[in-house]
Amino acid sequence: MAAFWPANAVLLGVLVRWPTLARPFAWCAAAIALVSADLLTGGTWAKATHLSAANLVGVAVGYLLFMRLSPEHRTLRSTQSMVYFLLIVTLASLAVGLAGMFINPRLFGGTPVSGLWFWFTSELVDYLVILPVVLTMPAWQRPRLINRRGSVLQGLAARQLLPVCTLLLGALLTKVFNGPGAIAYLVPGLLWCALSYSLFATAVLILISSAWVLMAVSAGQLHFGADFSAPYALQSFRIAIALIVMGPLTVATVMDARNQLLRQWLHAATHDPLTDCLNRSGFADQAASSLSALRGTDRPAAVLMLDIDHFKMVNDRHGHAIGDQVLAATAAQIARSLRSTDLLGRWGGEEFAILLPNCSPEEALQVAQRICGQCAQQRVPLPGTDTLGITVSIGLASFPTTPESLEAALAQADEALYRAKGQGRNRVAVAPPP
Ligand SMILES: Nc1nc2c(ncn2[C@@H]2O[C@H](COP(=O)(O)OP(=O)(O)OP(=O)(O)O)[C@@H](O)[C@H]2O)c(=O)[nH]1
Repeated sequence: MAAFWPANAVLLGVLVRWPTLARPFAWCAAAIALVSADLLTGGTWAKATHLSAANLVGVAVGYLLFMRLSPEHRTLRSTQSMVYFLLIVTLASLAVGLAGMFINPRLFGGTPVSGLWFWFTSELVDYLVILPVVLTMPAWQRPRLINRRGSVLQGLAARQLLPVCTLLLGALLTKVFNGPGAIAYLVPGLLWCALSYSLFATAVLILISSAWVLMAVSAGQLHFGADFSAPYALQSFRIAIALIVMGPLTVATVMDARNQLLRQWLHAATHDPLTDCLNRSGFADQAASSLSALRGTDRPAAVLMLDIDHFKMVNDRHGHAIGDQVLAATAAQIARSLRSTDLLGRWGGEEFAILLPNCSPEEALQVAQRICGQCAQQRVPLPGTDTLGITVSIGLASFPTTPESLEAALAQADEALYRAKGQGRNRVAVAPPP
């Protein structure tokens, strides 16, 4: 286990990730667990207490420093996070190294410098390879490995496996051509994984690769042409591992921050900021691709145009801020009546467009009437205790088979909406079949 001691890094990661656990009871439990582990593996009482105290010093330094960072940096979600991460794990490892400087001569008969260097390097590599896994671990979700076709790997394109295959090839080359440079054979695979997979997946692959190398060296299966019994050779090797994993880890962090930015940018480009439903171009694009996917199957579809009645009066009487609240509340109300496959977009002003793919004319009429009724029942709070009610008019164009053109379908629904307004509002008007 001396080759790889995950307890400190796991403990630090858990406390940083879930700070509510960092109560005195948890620290005492961790101390008891560390001492017990040392005693059970044959350590004396003096060794167990000194080693556990040193381990906890590192965890405490790391915890106090990590808690000074924002949650975004703590979970390595920003481009600069790796800089803070490296600084903190270096200082935490240094704290353990200083404890080692004190303990090594007293318990193991070594020199203070070798104690400092040995403990610092071991701790640094353990923190660097284990902590990112705990810090970036996604929130627990019920795994859905088996899909409808019963294949675990369906949807996983073969080319998505290429980065991990390259990593395996690197590991094979390291094993077969076990020379001084062989440790770097893992780097291309790890970098490709960092560019292709999530931050967490990359962190897991880095952990597996590093743990394999460290344990194989300890077991004498890998030697890289080096004499690891020479003074400081093993420590120098551990530092090399720590420095090598920094590269892919930094790339994965930057990629994660970049992907998050791209998602935010895409959302801003396709969504309306007031109602958070699709904007006009976002709706037009997604509705067109949804219809073209449906066209092959020739399933039914329906398009709705919805307009809030006398909305100008709402603005004139209550002001634009209340008008905005009505718009947002109406969009949320409509969204609650739709299925996840339906599309809702703000077409402009107080007008919304809806696409109901795979929906028969009868079902579409029911949906439109339900939306109309629910909007009429909704009350928007006004300052004070008053509330405000609105109604909507809806034009519905239904198609027993997928329509050829979205624009033509929307125009038909718009004509029907015009009739609904003319017939007195707060109603659904159905476009005549084409
Ligand atoms: N508060 C607010 N008002 C908006 C927004 N976009 C458009 N409007 C207002 O919506 C109103 C639309 O008015 P009209 O087109 O005359 O329609 P209407 O009063 O709803 O009447 P009918 O549609 O005939 O029932 C205008 O007063 C616009 O200023 C917005 O984002 N926020």
